[in-house]
Amino acid sequence: LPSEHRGSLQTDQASAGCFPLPYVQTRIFKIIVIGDSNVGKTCLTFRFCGGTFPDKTEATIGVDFREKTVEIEGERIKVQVWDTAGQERFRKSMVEHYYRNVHAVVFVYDVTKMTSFTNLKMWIEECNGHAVPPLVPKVLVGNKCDLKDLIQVPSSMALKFADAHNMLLFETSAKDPKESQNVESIFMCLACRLKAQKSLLYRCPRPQPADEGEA
Ligand SMILES: Nc1nc2c(ncn2[C@@H]2O[C@H](COP(=O)(O)OP(=O)(O)OP(=O)(O)O)[C@@H](O)[C@H]2O)c(=O)[nH]1
Repeated sequence: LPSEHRGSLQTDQASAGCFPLPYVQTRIFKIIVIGDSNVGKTCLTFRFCGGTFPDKTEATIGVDFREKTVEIEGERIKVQVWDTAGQERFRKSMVEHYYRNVHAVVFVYDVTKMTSFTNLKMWIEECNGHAVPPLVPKVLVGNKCDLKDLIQVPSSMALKFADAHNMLLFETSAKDPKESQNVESIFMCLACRLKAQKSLLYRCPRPQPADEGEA
């Protein structure tokens, strides 16, 4: 069985009276990935959830979900990554759903495109405008670091911005396989912080059918 299904199998067997197993429920952390179109949000989520860099990507329409089950200090946790659309025309009907019950936010810019960095202010405003609680952890990711000769956003500038907004900064590349550990760290760092917030409810933030219909 894929690891994602083990928790529910135990639950089903226990309720059917087959085995006196304890009720095991996997916590789900909803992490949304936000930023301009083309900065590499889809590629970063692919790298984290599937371990690969996709040969070809299309602009995300609405939202795509990817999941990965991780183990932190003996607890199995499902990290549910919401890969959101960067293009306004593909996101406008979905924005409310992105931010609803979100547990953590990843803001992404492209280190080779200054406008994607200056637009971060706008993305942060949108996030704040959706009443995301201040305690929801947020991180900043500068992607495409493999394109060394094309870098427009100096690390020092990004670090200053991250500090001013109380965020950790990760500079990485979804493309470079040598950076895959660094991509993993982005999501694992958030998952560890969320695990430490013991008050998080055991509930699934998957969209309701009505939500999906609006996509
Ligand atoms: N060189 C390089 N190219 C990358 C990297 N990450 C993504 N790309 C390329 O950037 C382009 C856009 O990547 P996507 O992941 O589709 O971008 P996105 O942010 O999801 O775009 P939207 O869905 O429109 O919001 C693709 O051609 C990718 O191959 C990276 O780390 N390095």
